[in-house]
Amino acid sequence: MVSGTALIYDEEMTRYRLLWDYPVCSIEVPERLSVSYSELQIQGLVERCISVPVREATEEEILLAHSQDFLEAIKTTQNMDVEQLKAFASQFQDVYFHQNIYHCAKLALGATLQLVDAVMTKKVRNGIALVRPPGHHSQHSAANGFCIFNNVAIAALYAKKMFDLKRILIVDWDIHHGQGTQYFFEDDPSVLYFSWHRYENQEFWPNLPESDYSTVGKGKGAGFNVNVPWNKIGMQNSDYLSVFFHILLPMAYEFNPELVLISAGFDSAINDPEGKMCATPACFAHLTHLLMSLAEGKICAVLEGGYDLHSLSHCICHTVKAFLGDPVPHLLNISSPCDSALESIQNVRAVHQQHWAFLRSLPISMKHQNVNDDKKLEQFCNEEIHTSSPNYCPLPPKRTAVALLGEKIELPDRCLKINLDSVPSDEIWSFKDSTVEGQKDSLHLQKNLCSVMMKIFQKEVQNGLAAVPCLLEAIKAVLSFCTTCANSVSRILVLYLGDKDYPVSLEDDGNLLLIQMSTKKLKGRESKYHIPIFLPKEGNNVKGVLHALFSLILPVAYMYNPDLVVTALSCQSGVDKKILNQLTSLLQGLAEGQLLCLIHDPEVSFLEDTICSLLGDPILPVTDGVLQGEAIQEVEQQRQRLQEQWGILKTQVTRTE
Ligand SMILES: COCC(O)(O)CCCCCNCCCN
Ligand SMILES: [Zn+2]
Repeated sequence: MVSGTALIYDEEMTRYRLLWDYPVCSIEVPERLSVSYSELQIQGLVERCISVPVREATEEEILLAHSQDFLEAIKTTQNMDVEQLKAFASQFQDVYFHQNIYHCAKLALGATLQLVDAVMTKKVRNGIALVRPPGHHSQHSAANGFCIFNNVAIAALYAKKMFDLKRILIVDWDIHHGQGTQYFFEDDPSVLYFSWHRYENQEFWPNLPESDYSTVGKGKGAGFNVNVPWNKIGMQNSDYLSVFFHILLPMAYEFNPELVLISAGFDSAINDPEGKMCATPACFAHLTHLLMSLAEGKICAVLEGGYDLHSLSHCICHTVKAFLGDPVPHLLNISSPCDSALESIQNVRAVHQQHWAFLRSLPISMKHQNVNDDKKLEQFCNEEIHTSSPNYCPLPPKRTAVALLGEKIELPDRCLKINLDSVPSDEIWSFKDSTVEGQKDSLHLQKNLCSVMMKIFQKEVQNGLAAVPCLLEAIKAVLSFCTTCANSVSRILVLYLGDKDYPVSLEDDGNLLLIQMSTKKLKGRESKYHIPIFLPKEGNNVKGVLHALFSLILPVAYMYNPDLVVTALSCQSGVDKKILNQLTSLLQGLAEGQLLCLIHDPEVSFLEDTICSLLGDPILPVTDGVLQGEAIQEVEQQRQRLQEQWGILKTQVTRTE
């Protein structure tokens, strides 16, 4: 099983800087790399990564994207004096040169390609290249916006050529539009380019009409260019997550990339002078985590922008920790996106409706800019930036406790096997109201469950799995255990996949959020904290689970922010096992990864797959046209009904007046 996170950095790339007075370029300083690298060291992350050396890119590699004339011109900067460098720079926009920048640009590109090689040849699972000069603004024959060679665009062209890839996803979360990258792939359906960027209705740099949501790609590439403009500053975690849930993730799963490249600019984080946004560094751990179940985990993050050294270095650490499979931190106060973000989300979904199955059957209308748009509000971030930079991050706990009912499977040594005789009797809790039939089973069940949960709450493991004779009884046992002895757990999310009516009278006090996916219409009353999701069966296959996951379950779960997640799955549910594994993986973004999987009459293969998901191993992609028409209608109606109570579900501006 492929593991390991590459960290590619060389201090040679700090050896160029701005040599004259040029204010717009003054923020692009060498310390961006050195401070970030030292923070990685302070947090003990450098030694946990696999260090891959940089190399110089070859001319042939540069010419994959750039013209010979452009390359020859850049070469001449090596022997220029400051006045000549300044004159040379004046032919381009917002970019400076230095005698050593050509060398560094070859190293930045070489580092990026080393990362692609390491991931594609399975030396590592994922990784990050800390490079400068960045790349996403540079074009066939033009440097632009601090960029010389387009590192990520060339990485995509290189990966297609060297590894014969047919589908590559580029996620550009830098706060500037990577117009350079967009130009390279505008008519290319094999590269899905996604970018969000500060736009302010074309008032923000690079002030291009083609950066708006209406640019969707050309010819065969139509639908494979996705621009999400931020028309106001001050965007927060909720805005970013909403775009992932309601636009990027469904598209990415439908596209099913073989490789994910991240143009990882962190000027989209809080306190950045360019972005002026409010998303916290911890948010980037979640953005990374949410992408890691694609392409069997093959992800290459390449640094683009990021100019507040404190914010930048913490964002990079959060990204690396997510790559390493560490528990991702709670995100607080997730709620409805702001109206401006909703407007952008609505418009992006509307223009892409004809290109993507998950959108095609939805009633989406464009929201044209109301001309008297209220003036830009200088939104300030009210929440303090929680960068508790611990001196040394303790290594995360052993991953998974497994309690089986006698199934004979080979457990990886990263698992903690729970069996009856190993559970000290004092750990056995007699549940007040447990009514599990048959004393033997109930005792066995209770012992297994509470020992797994004890391990989770004592932080001996991160998550756990228990095979159970009856899902509903097991859920009740878990809930009663938590109320009895886990007072640190105040909110439990239960995701129950099954047709039985859940018996418990659901007092809506918010301690329990029950989401039940079922193939029959449940008569149980729907309430804020009891969400039945009807998923029609086609043959014996249940469709629409992934759509429900992105447009309902994950958004509500993030807003609920549970302390523990419990999934209760049955193998007979008719849900594609690969989809259940995706669900198990993605839900680990909640509750700092404290997840308990209850499985009814498990098949061995499904047990093994679920354990792999819990251990954070790469999981297989979902390939069968994941998002189905009819099922989408049901989920869509449910989303409409719930969006008033769960604002993160909104995808359109709901004008009250
Ligand atoms: C890949 O480059 C990373 C980057 O996107 O952050 C570069 C931004 C260039 C910003 C150019 N001047 C902006 C003036 C308006 N304040
Ligand atoms: Zn940027």
